[in-house]
Amino acid sequence: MPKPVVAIPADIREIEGNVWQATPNQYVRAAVKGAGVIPLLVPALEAGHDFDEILDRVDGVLVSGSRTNVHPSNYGLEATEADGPFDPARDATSLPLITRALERGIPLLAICRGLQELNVALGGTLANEIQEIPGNWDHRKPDTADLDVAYGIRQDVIVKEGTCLASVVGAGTVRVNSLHRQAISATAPRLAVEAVAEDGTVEAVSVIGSKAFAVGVQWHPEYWVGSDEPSNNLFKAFGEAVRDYAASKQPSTKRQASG
Ligand SMILES: N[C@@H](CCC(=O)NCCCC(=O)O)C(=O)O
Repeated sequence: MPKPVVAIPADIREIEGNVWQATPNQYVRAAVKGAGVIPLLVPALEAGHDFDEILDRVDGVLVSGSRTNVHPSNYGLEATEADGPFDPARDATSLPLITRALERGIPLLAICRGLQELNVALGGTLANEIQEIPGNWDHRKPDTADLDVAYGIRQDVIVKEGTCLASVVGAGTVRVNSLHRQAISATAPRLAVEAVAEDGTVEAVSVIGSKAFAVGVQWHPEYWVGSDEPSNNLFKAFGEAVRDYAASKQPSTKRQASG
């Protein structure tokens, strides 16, 4: 069976005075090393994508983090400057891609902004500047140029017993990193909360009744793939789900031949 392909929706970034389609290399590296798949960046377009044409060609969707925020108009709120920075092309690509992948039973792993997009795509809402909520921690990216420090593992989350995530990383306390100012406010009806921080922040979800692996995490497992066991286990489980999906698309004769 050919190596499966995973779609990664890109961001619009301005680099050296030009506009780029971009995603941080850590997601590509984790897809290759952690999930054993071929990553395929999907350009962020405000219009023009045929999402079934894209999804016909892939076996999974990996939705990355980004410092930009989902535009509040996607969850019924007016936007203020404080809600930015925005990336409307990413929103217009990622949100429908998530929705259609779930409808088609294509495995999905959503990380940080990706979890927030998963929640919005299924009808949930987001809260902004959550560190300003009394009793909340500061979940924001540490102010440092050293990425190993910025993505340093520094926070406990509690994974609930009997969840999809618990079957992958184990139930109970898991130490993770944290680089976000937003979080789930109203959880979408089709999402099950699978992990929370000790301040109550939703840290992981799964899609209730999904046809395939469909998990979102607020932290960044991609960064420590290769050295952190929960990160490795999460990407390994995603890779296995992607391979199962890819195999299910093979004609039965091919499936029998490959055993
Ligand atoms: N913008 C959202 C999502 C945060 C996120 O995905 N962070 C990863 C990128 C970190 C960075 O490069 O700044 C939020 O803030 O909640």
